[in-house]
Amino acid sequence: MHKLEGPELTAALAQLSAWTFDPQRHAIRRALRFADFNAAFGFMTRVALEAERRNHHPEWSNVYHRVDITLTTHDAGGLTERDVALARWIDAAASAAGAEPT
Ligand SMILES: C[C@H](O)[C@H](O)[C@H]1CNC2=NC(N)=NC(=O)C2=N1
Repeated sequence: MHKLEGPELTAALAQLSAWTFDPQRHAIRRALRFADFNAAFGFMTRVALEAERRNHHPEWSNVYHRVDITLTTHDAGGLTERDVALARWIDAAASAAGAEPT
């Protein structure tokens, strides 16, 4: 799994419009807001189980109805296809859980 750079990175980011690239961490971030804590934590539970299936885990924090997620690949020292794929999975799960557009 290699770190995405140059045109590969640009192409990946173009598909992830809800995410912000952090050049410092070579990571992508997304802030999510749900109806309430129950919805937020239910979403986190589903993401956690999928992360375990993929052996690829988010860095995240939760305050009541908000979930902030950072994705990067520690083993590669930056963003890889694993992050892109998990971000797309997260986008679908967030929509299904009624996440509000931020
Ligand atoms: C041994 C290594 O920690 C594992 O292969 C997995 C666990 N989950 C992981 N998650 C993330 N985000 N990056 C990794 O490099 C990673 N490695």
